[in-house]
Amino acid sequence: KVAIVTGGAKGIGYETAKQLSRLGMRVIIAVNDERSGQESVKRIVQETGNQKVECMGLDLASLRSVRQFVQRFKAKNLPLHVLVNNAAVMLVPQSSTEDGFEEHFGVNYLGHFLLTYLLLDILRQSGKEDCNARVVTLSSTTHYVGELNLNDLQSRSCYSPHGAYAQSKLALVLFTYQLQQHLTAERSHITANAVDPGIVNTDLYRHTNWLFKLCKWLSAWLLFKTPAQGATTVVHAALAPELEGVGSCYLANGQKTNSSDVSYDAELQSQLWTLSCKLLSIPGTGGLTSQTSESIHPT
Ligand SMILES: NC(=O)c1ccc[n+]([C@@H]2O[C@H](COP(=O)([O-])OP(=O)(O)OC[C@H]3O[C@@H](n4cnc5c(N)ncnc54)[C@H](O)[C@@H]3O)[C@@H](O)[C@H]2O)c1
Repeated sequence: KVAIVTGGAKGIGYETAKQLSRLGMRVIIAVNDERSGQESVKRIVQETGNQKVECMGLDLASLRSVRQFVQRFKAKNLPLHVLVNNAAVMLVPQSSTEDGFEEHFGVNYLGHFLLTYLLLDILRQSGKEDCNARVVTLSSTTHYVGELNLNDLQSRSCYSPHGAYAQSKLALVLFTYQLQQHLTAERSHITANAVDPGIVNTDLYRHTNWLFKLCKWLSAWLLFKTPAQGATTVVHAALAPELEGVGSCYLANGQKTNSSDVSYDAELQSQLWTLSCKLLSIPGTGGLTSQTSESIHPT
């Protein structure tokens, strides 16, 4: 079985890649820093004994890089059973990706949208009726306070790092539900779920202020999960037998739970999907059958 983990060189992504390797999967960690990626691969191989771990360059802040990554992956002629959309930036000062998108929206959301979209044909070929391919996308509790402004997705009128991060994490939940709707409609053997890893002690917090950093330093051992603990729900979403064929879930602490009310808004899911395809200059349904208007909501 083959998995791709974006941002797999450190933090939750690294631990996810390690746990998947330990379970015998062939793992490709997709990294924007190839040197630290190679070091992470070395460590995973040493610790798990699994030689089938490698890293490949991927900068989610560049749509060109996303396309090149997919081309290079396709050239390997490998199947793909698990795609973990893990990489992210948080609270970065206002900046833009290579393609002019606001950094959180571009890296966390649009980069992963395009990556998933371009890998769908391989996921389709790799998923089987009794063993679906899985797309696991990292969101966050922060999405509950996220607001999606369809008229200003790039936060041009008013930029707040917290607002931009929360928006990107809400967008990823909306994306997951809409993707599953397309996949169900076309009867492909792929499922899509979103995961909240909890509050985890990683470098993600490097752009927080000194007071937060001090509090984190004092209380991390008590209040924060370790990256390995944070990765458990991700691995659960990627491999758990009880999630076979199950999509459109929001998973936290290893369990299905409700995401924010707004994330179940079918109209918003569809509008965001259409707008994203426009921004990425890709066809609206991209080989997926046309969408239905039915809302995705947990039963
Ligand atoms: N740490 C937490 O408390 C927490 C809480 C909720 C959700 N999350 C989510 O978990 C995921 C992993 O975060 P983490 O805590 O391990 O953070 P981290 O900062 O340790 O790791 C983030 C990874 O993303 C990669 N990355 C950043 N920009 C990239 C780009 N342009 N292209 C490719 N890769 C890029 C980084 O290199 C790094 O490997 C993120 O999606 C984050 O939003 C984390």
